[in-house]
Amino acid sequence: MALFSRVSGSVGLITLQNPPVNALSAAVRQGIVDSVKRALSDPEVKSVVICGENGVFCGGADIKEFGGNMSGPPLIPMIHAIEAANKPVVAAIEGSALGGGLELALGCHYRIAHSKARLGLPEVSLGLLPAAGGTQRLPRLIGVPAALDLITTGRHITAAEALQLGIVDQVTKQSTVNAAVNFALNVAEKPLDARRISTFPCPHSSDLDALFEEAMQKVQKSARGAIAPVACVQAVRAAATQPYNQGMEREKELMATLFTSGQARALQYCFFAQRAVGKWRMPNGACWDTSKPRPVHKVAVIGLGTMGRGILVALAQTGLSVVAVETQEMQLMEAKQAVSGMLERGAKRRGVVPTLHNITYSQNIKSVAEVDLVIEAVFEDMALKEKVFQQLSAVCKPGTFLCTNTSALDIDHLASQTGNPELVVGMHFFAPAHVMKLLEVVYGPRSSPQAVATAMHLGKKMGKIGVAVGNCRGFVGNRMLKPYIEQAFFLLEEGGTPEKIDQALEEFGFPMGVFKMSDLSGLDIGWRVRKGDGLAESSAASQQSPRIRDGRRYSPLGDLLCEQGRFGQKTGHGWYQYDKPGSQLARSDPWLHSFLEGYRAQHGLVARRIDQQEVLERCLYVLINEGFRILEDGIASGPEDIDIIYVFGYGWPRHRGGPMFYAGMVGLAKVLERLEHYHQAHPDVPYLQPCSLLRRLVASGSPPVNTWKEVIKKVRSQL
Ligand SMILES: CCCCCCC/C=C/C(=O)SCCNC(=O)CCNC(=O)[C@H](O)C(C)(C)COP(=O)(O)OP(=O)(O)OC[C@H]1O[C@@H](n2cnc3c(N)ncnc32)[C@H](O)[C@@H]1OP(=O)(O)O
Repeated sequence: MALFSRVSGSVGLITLQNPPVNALSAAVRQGIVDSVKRALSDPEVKSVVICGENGVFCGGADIKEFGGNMSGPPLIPMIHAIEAANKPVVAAIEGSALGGGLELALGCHYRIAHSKARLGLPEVSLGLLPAAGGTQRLPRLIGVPAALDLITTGRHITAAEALQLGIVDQVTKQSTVNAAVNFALNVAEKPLDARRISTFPCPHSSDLDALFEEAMQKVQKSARGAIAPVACVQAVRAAATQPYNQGMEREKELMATLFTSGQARALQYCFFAQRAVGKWRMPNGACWDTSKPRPVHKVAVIGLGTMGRGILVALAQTGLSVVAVETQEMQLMEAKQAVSGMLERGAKRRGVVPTLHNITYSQNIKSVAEVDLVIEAVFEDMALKEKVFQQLSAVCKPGTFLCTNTSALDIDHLASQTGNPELVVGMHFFAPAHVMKLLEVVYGPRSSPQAVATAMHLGKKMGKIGVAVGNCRGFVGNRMLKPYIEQAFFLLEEGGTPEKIDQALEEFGFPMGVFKMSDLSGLDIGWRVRKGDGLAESSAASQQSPRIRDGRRYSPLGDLLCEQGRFGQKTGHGWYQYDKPGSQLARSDPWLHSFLEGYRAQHGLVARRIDQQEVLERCLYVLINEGFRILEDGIASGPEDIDIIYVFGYGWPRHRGGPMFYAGMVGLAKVLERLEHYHQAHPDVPYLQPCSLLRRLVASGSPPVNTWKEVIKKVRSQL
């Protein structure tokens, strides 16, 4: 809806009303069309202001409408009618003017923004382009390079940047609507010909071809197979090279391709999934809207290795007061220097003052006595963490939440080391912890809903996307990674190479394949875990066949590399070779290839050609299968949780929506059929055996992903 009123005698005020972000739903568009007609036909009205209710101009087209039949007045003619009006129209931008919201503002003759407003054309992140004239008007207003940057990245900009670029005419710190109304009174009689952006010539640089070639290369490199950024460049090119009307035709044509694409569906699913995970629910029914977080003013970080430093930086940047404890003096000195550097660089990038004074460093764990919440980030070793939790339980004031940053260890066991297990949760950060957005908040059977709510709230403050998950080995992300890596090892045994397997995964859209990722994180990490589990015994010591453990197929390849001291990037050798320890550029390693040949010969394995399809099916479907098991076990409350974890923590290409969404796109019946096929071929690999939830979903007609929760509820109630 939109409300029309007359203010200051002669200004028609149109207020968009669609909380919370005044998205341009059919009703809002109808309201705007009707109000504009009314304003233009009322002789008392000399100029018009468009604003949004509740301090938000407009969050853009209503994304929920994209999934169904669109009804109501279309956006493009509506914006054209505003631009063509013979009375000045001023946009009063508060809060956000995004996507269709900014395109609406660009159709107005003037734009006044509040200093705290954010503007942008984020359609690309939804798999679309600004198809309400945004790709044609913005380059005409601010030039091709700046428009390309905003449209292909979708980044939100401040009012100050918008003023500098020439997107807005004025920025105010006062009431934006009052400023816009005064502005409208002043321009009421002014001619409008020079204010209609669609009539502007597009400012040209000398070498358009080179400019667009460079832009195309840039988006293709960063898009990893996403089609929208490429279409955005093509649409802006049309603005630069064709008259406005033809450019609009091109915009429409490109949008038509994107609009119905699987990528747009995946990206829009991710948009809502990202918001859905904030509405967490525990199996006991406790959830986000009934469990309130406790205020946290002072936090402690224990252990200042790589993870602890990243967590400390992210905490300090929130403005919270932090006590940082590291018992090793040398490590403490190094950490202090590193953290200060990280905070200074981060502050410089964001144009703010570094928050160094928020941190108190100490070597004594007793200095955490007065904090409200502790994040323990010591080395991933249960005995060490047990000791720290026992100490924390003794020194912290009553009620302090105790969180552990672990990637796999048992939260409930750690909770049992304390006097108040209900105060214990896992906070699994991803490296580098001050950069990566994902946070798994892990609740054990005794964690209180308030502890979960507080950790989720703190995570949000730190700029993280928190996903609340249950306690099991590896939680969600790493539990699913295990069968994925296992399949990659098996594929090597059967004839694959790290290069070919990584290439298949990178072409799918991962930033790096499984072997490059393994080299980056360090092969010794998995080796330590396998040794702890009694799997990575040296073949001489082992009583069993080197390729079987407990009757299951096992690949000792990773262990054998570690025995050679090949730990990945840090040692200069792993699945690839590197120029020197610490280098990042992976190069094919002839040693590894002859090692694989020798290994296959030793074990009587005959190498066969493995194509890209098999790599993807075996690595991805086995991971998806484990995702279904996680849903069945109630470790994740819905597919959205798993998908957000994979998109934000494991590099799953966002335009493929996350593993569970992707399974739906491929077709659950096909995933099931291929798993059955591979399980038949490899009956000694239990991870390939299709999970019963997958079978149930296929049997119930493969319902869409957003209805799985209902099926899962039914399955669980029958157990
Ligand atoms: C052939 C058709 C041609 C049509 C031409 C189309 C051209 C234009 C396309 C577009 O405009 S696409 C939309 C572009 N806009 C965006 O991408 C903005 C999306 N929203 C946001 O970034 C944020 O919501 C915000 C506006 C910055 C506000 O952030 P905040 O943190 O304050 O709130 P959220 O939790 O994110 O959102 C609250 C609530 O609102 C829902 N929502 C937000 N934006 C939209 C939207 N554009 N459409 C529908 N719903 C929206 C969001 O899902 C949340 O809902 P709940 O979780 O509370 O249910």
